[in-house]
Amino acid sequence: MCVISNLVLRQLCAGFYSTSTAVSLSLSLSLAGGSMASLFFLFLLLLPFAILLLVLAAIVRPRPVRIPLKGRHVLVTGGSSGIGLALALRAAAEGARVTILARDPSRLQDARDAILLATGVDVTILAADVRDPEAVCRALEAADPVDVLVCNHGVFLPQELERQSLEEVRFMVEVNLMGTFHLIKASLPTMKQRAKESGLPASIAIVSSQAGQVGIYGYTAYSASKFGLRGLAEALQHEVIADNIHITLVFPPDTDTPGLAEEHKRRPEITKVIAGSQGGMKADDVAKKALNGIKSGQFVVACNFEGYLLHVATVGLSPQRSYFMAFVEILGVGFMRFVALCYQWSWFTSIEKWHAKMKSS
Ligand SMILES: NC(=O)C1=CN([C@@H]2O[C@H](COP(=O)(O)OP(=O)(O)OC[C@H]3O[C@@H](n4cnc5c(N)ncnc54)[C@H](OP(=O)(O)O)[C@@H]3O)[C@@H](O)[C@H]2O)C=CC1
Ligand SMILES: CCCCCCCCCCCCCCCC(=O)[C@@H](N)CO
Repeated sequence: MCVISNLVLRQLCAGFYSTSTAVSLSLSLSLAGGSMASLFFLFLLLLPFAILLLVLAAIVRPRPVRIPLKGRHVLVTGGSSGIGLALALRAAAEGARVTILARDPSRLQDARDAILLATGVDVTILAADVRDPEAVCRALEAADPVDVLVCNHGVFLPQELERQSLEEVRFMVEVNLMGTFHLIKASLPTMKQRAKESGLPASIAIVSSQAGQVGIYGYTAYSASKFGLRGLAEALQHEVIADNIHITLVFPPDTDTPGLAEEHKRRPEITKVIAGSQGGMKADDVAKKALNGIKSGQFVVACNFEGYLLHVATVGLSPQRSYFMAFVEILGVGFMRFVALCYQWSWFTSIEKWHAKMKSS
């Protein structure tokens, strides 16, 4: 699906260029009638795009980077289940030394056994609750210095704010947002030192959600906790770039995991309609996207076709290392605003219809 969406986007771009080329050709042929003249018109038409690409190649920051995984220490939080487990497994298969962190020791042990069976790699397990800063510090002190920190832990309890208890709101904000602060604060000093000593780039990856790019019915608290991660990531990238640390933000759609199975038991009807409209991704496909994004230092990792649309629609002032992606963003932003308004139209229509149905029954 991700490959297809990638292809579709490329096709769209290619289509755009071939159409503009064809238009320019026919125009110039009919106007000038000569091949030299038509070539000249074609040149004039493409010149602004070429200049834009050149300017972007000169100005995009941070500069492109490759982050090696082989032999390096990757710590994955929430590594005992779902996306985190798939990430840990892939990192181990790629030759990284892997540590997984979560609360429940028996689930951690099961994950360790599963990774050993699948890859022959024995991962280290750390039991800690990310809500507790001291416990996080203790756990990290017991582990080797980290080269790649993947903050993937997360909890999601969808419900309308009016019906949701403040305890649940606080729970999501404390695990998803504060937990990430605790982990980054605890690992930064040694990460910095290690990146300096080894001369190799380090990475902090944060798993947000598409609900961290757009607010959706039933996700007031969850979306708030995930939107917060974006501000954290953007500002932190400024602060740690000089230490050769690179931030990656992953925005998965619904993904088949034990967590999602639990969520389905309590998802409001409208949340199902909106969030479930794309169909779920496999945890391993999300992990693959995320790991590729980490290795190439991508600031934002979109996981499926809708993810790419969402990325362009919500790109804002995010850093971008690829001048080609920056080019696509510039050409796409206006049109994606229109697509976004179409989505909002359809979502508000569903909500309206649902209210009407509730009233009449
Ligand atoms: N699945 C989906 O549809 C989507 C998920 N995401 C995000 O991806 C991430 C992973 O989700 P998914 O794989 O589905 O989740 P799962 O519920 O399957 O796994 C969550 C993991 O996080 C750990 N965890 C939860 N709370 C804490 C805590 N307080 N301290 C330490 N570890 C904790 C869990 O272990 P334990 O309970 O033992 O602590 C478990 O290992 C989350 O951040 C989620 O928000 C984003 C978009 C979609
Ligand atoms: C401009 C174009 C817009 C394009 C498409 C938009 C589609 C948005 C759907 C958002 C779905 C959010 C799923 C969150 C899943 C999640 O995080 C959990 N399963 C955990 O709760």
